[in-house]
Amino acid sequence: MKKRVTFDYIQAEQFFTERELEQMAPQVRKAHEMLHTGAGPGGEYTGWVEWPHVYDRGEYGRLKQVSAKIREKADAFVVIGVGGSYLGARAALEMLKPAFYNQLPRAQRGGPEIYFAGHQLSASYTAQLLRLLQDKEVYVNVISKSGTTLEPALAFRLFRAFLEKRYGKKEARNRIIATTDKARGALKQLADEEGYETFVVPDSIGGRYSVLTPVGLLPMAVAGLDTDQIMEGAADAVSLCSKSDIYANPSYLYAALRNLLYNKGKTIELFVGYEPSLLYMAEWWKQLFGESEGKGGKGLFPASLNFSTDLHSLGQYVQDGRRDLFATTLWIEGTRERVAVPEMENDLDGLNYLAGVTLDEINAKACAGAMLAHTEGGVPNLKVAVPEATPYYFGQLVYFFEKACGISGHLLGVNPFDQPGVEAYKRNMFRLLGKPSVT
Ligand SMILES: O=P(O)(O)OC[C@H]1O[C@](O)(CO)[C@@H](O)[C@@H]1O
Repeated sequence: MKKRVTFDYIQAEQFFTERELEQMAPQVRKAHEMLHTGAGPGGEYTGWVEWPHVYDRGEYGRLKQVSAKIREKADAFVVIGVGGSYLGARAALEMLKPAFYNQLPRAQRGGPEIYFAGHQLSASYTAQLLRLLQDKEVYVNVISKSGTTLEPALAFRLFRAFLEKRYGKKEARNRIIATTDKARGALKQLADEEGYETFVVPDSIGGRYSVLTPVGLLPMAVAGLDTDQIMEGAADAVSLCSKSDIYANPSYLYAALRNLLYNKGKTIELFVGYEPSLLYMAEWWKQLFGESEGKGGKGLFPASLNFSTDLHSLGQYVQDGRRDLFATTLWIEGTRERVAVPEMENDLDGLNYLAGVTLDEINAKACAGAMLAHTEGGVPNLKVAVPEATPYYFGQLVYFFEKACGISGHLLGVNPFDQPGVEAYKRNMFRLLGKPSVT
């Protein structure tokens, strides 16, 4: 039987009273009303709330056909996008595919190598990726909701030129898939003129909430992930996170607690994972919460740590530095790999006491030890857990955090669905670049 994402706050209880938490309940109910009726700020961008039930099955079927073709024909698949237009897919791939996926033999992978581009402006990265692709069969998915973001637009220009030079204009068109707005933007116009296969980013879903749309689903399907399971997990999380009562809805309880802790001066939230495969889940989570909440001089600062690695770098700060932190650990109950410590004849490293114990068991003790130490050091610890890293639980997790974020933003009193602050650097950059018509 399928289990559920669980949330516990046992190691944060000493930092607030039950009464204080209860007092959050009416605000959460109000936030729930605002989110579900669309009456709150940004209500026009709440299409993701029911999305796992209402997504376009016809488009989804086409997406699976396109991905099957790419899996068969491509050696390399390049996903071009930035922010919400790449982080969700990358989080899924890192969490769910083998750690050394691109290095595996083709037969074992069953599909193309996958690369990301257009998420930065690095000449070295871009040039080296283009060289790497020189002798491979390449397909490109360019993803941009607005269709005008500089980083992916520049990368697409370069990769399009690469494909056109390599295959000619006509064949290049068959190898480009554009995921963008259904009607607006430069990318949509280009896609229509060139006749690219296109998928739609729905109007009512902002970039950072778009992982369960074709934005995330096409790259995931090309990587061979079971997207049916991802959508099923998300749909089950819609029910799990549907009640307005904080005690009956784990994502609302999480949202309430992070606001309660924030109001007590714990203004930095550390997302902690104990698997390197969660590094991009953390990046996705940071954009989701950072872009949703950091506005109007308010908002928790979302940071991330990868333990036990970072226990040996930032662990000192967490234990002993400024006490404005709390941690939210994402814990995966079990991995499919069983790695046991071998017994050695001459126990010179003194580790025979661990002989037969698995790395998973040791990692769990590192987690328990760190959570206890940090709690004692004044850092409240929240914990989100899933039974295993599977597509189904990825779908649940994504929706759990999205719902918590929407509610949390309303609790904070901001519009959780806009990002006006991002424009400031763009204006400066465009002015410095001499873009026509920048004021
Ligand atoms: O999909 P687009 O429109 O290229 O945007 C990419 C990212 O850039 C931002 O718009 C910020 O500039 C994010 O909100 C978004 O996820």
